[in-house]
Amino acid sequence: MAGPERMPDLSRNIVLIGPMGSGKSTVGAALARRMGRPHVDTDHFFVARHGSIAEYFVQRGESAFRAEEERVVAELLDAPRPSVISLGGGSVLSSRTREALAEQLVVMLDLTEQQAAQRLGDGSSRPVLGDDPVTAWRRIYAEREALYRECADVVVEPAEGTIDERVDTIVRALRAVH
Ligand SMILES: Nc1ncnc2c1ncn2[C@@H]1O[C@H](COP(=O)(O)OP(=O)(O)O)[C@@H](O)[C@H]1O
Ligand SMILES: O=C(O)C1=C[C@@H](OP(=O)(O)O)[C@@H](O)[C@H](O)C1
Ligand SMILES: [Mg+2]
Repeated sequence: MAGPERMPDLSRNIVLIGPMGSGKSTVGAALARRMGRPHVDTDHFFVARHGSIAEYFVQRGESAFRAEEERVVAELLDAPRPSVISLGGGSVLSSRTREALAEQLVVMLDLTEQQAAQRLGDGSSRPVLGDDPVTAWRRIYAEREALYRECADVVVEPAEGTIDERVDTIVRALRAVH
């Protein structure tokens, strides 16, 4: 009979990065529950502080969003106890954030373009996707893929399956690096 699931013994935050729709927010929440850690979603924190991201883009523009995103991420990476932290997909554009990620245990979640097309809907909550979400997603993926890989200690390849199965895969991958 299988014993209780052995959790990776980690004193650092586990930080999820990757393209829009890869499950950073949803899978991150489930991973945190599984590991008995707090879950922090930097976008949720941004919204609590500033209101909707789409509205912020309209009022202030993308570069103001990126500057504030960088501040929020720095604040939250300094979590008081080891947490699961889901970043927004564009966080890795910041060199300051990439430097901070070098101190963290970073997991890149990947997905296929077909999965993105199913998951992003009309893209209206993600202003960088504009009015042709799949084409924009493909271009943004190509622009950022190398940054995600450079920051990641673990890359979780695209796969079909439930959110819980994604959590299983991450826990296994973390055990392999620890
Ligand atoms: N493994 C999965 N299987 C099915 N749906 C998923 C899976 N991972 C994420 N989703 C769904 O895809 C959508 C986008 O996920 P989300 O966690 O917001 O991604 P991200 O934060 O990386 O942009 C959500 O509706 C979520 O429920
Ligand atoms: O990739 C991006 O530039 C963005 C991704 C979004 O987060 P998710 O990756 O959680 O969708 C959110 O931060 C914002 O809409 C911009
Ligand atoms: Mg998210």
